[in-house]
Amino acid sequence: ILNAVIQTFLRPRLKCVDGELCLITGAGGALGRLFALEFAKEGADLVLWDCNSDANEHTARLARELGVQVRAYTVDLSKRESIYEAAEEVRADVGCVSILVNNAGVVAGRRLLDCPDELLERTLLVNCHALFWMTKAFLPQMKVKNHGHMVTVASALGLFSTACDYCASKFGAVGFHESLTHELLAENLSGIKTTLVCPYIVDTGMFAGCEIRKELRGLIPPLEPLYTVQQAMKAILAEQRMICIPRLMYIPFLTRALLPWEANVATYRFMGGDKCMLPFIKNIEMKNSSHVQSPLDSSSLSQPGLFMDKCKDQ
Ligand SMILES: NC(=O)C1=CN([C@@H]2O[C@H](COP(=O)(O)OP(=O)(O)OC[C@H]3O[C@@H](n4cnc5c(N)ncnc54)[C@H](OP(=O)(O)O)[C@@H]3O)[C@@H](O)[C@H]2O)C=CC1
Ligand SMILES: CC1=C(/C=C/C(C)=C/C=C/C(C)=C/C=O)C(C)(C)CCC1
Repeated sequence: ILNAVIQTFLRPRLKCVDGELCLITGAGGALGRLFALEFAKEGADLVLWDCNSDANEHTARLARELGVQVRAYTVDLSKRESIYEAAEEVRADVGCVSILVNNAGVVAGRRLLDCPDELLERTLLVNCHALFWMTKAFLPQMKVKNHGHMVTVASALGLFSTACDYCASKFGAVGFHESLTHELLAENLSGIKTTLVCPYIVDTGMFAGCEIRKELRGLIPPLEPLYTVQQAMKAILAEQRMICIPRLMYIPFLTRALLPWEANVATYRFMGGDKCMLPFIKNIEMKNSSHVQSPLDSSSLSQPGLFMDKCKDQ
């Protein structure tokens, strides 16, 4: 405890990542691109993974302008084999990755019973399962040198929850990060660091519409993407184990554990945390409503709620 208190007041020493090989997943997305550019500014060579080839290539071009070596790979993180194959390619092309930023993430953004099974499954595969396969693919090389850094971009919603498919996957990511950290410590692999990043809403569009009670929005506004990544970078370079962005998010994390369930529910209701996803879901529904589906096309079979409604209609 004393150590933690002292560290809070000391200016942390930031490590140098010049010449390290850093792999970032979801590098075509908002935060992934910013992570890539921040690591490039620090002199790290980059391996960029995303399922969106164009967006990933765009990030690669921007990073190359900063003078580092960059390779972009199109990978579907929801498929274990795709991860293992791409990892083999990376090893053959550029060698050992020493910093892994597991940043890619998805959200279905539907009410549970309206959500196609495939979308729910994808949330868990990309946000949680992929962390296992990425670790199995890249940790062995780090272990050989007892040198590396595993970064997990989870979420504040991995520490406390609201009604959303995404929370379970991010709780899984937090649990995975913690157990990996314990495993490394138990094996005395102190040269391999881990950092857990838990941001609140970031203004990237991923959660467009998600909002808390109007009167409190000024107190906890959505985060700027660049600020979020810069704070996360500081934590990574300081080899900090965990960061909540903003720091205010440590409070619901702690109260979730300390207060009775009903007290948490009352607080969430008061702050608008209980229904924060509803306008976001409405946004998605509006976007999808233009997409007309035939009553019994194959994808509707995996949506029990919808399927039952359609049976009733017929
Ligand atoms: N935005 C927010 O409010 C917050 C985000 N986070 C987390 O931060 C991380 C980055 O979020 P953000 O930058 O906002 O999101 P973006 O949607 O902008 O970026 C995510 C990237 O991951 C890619 N991706 C999605 N699925 C796969 C897949 N199966 N295989 C490979 N790549 C995939 C996306 O491609 P495509 O665009 O084609 O789907 C996209 O390029 C995520 O883990 C998210 O959960 C945490 C807290 C808050
Ligand atoms: C639930 C809840 C809150 C709202 C949290 C929200 C709205 C989080 C959104 C996070 C996102 C979108 C993360 C993405 O990864 C408050 C008001 C802090 C109070 C405590 C309970």
